[in-house]
Amino acid sequence: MSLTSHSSTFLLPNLPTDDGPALTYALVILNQSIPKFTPLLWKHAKVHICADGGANRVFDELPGMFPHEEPSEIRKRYKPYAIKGDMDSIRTDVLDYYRGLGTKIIDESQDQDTTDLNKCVTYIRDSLYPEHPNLCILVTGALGGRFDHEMGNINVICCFPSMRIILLSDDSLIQLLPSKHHHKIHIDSSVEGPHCGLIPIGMVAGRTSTTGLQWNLDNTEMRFGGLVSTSNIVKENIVTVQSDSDLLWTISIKKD
Ligand SMILES: Nc1ncnc2c1ncn2[C@@H]1O[C@H](COP(=O)(O)OP(=O)(O)OP(=O)(O)O)[C@@H](O)[C@H]1O
Ligand SMILES: Cc1ncc(C[n+]2csc(CCO)c2C)c(N)n1
Repeated sequence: MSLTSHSSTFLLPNLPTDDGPALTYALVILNQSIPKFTPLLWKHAKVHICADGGANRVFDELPGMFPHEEPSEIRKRYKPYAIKGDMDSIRTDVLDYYRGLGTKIIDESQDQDTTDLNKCVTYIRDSLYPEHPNLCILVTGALGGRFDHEMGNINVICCFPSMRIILLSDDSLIQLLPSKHHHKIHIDSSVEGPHCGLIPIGMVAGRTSTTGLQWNLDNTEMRFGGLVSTSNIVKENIVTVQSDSDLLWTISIKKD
């Protein structure tokens, strides 16, 4: 069984250079309050995509993060490469503004069966980075807010189990740990933890084993309606997880 490593170094000011094969980051901004560390993610990402109304958030909220600079300068510096979605939430003034700056506008209003996040992930995978094994998609504004949207966002990471996709809010991150790998999660306690969880999704997880947690699992069954590992605590710098089912890994993000 192959071992996959994970780390949240994208939350650090500088990406490490000696940390195994470098990941290529793509940033997707959803239509929710932009987390405070968004400028950092933007710096680390090679491409920046807004999901429909996510463009309103970049336009409205990013200038406020740089109170001593001109809003127009900030808006030009933080120009999305593309805006994709069903375009029912982006404001006309925002659409016109970014179109004028040269942002690609991809209107998929005909598709009312997949979410804007799904459309953005498909675009990044198929049109921007086909067959890129070291791609990692960071998604801001994915958690908190409307529960149907949150579940839709979690469903997207389950729709693309072979892709690295990380859902972020100011408070926590979520990613999928596919069962076909064993997982080694490097914890950077300066930016994340100690609260964490391992959550089965969609089915019973028959056997899961972990190390590095306060309440480790030892070939333990988890299911909704029974045991689900929430309010767990990271105890070591490395957490390992192996399971016969795909699991969600979540860890708290520290406020500085
Ligand atoms: N309150 C929220 N909580 C979590 N994610 C959200 C929230 N609002 C929007 N999103 C995410 O941002 C994406 C773009 O938001 P937008 O408001 O443009 O969606 P939408 O398709 O118009 O949604 P709806 O028509 O259901 O209101 C959504 O697909 C969703 O992934
Ligand atoms: C069974 C079912 N439930 C809900 C929707 C609605 N829906 C799901 S994704 C989406 C696009 C949002 O931008 C919309 C409108 C559907 N099509 N099918």
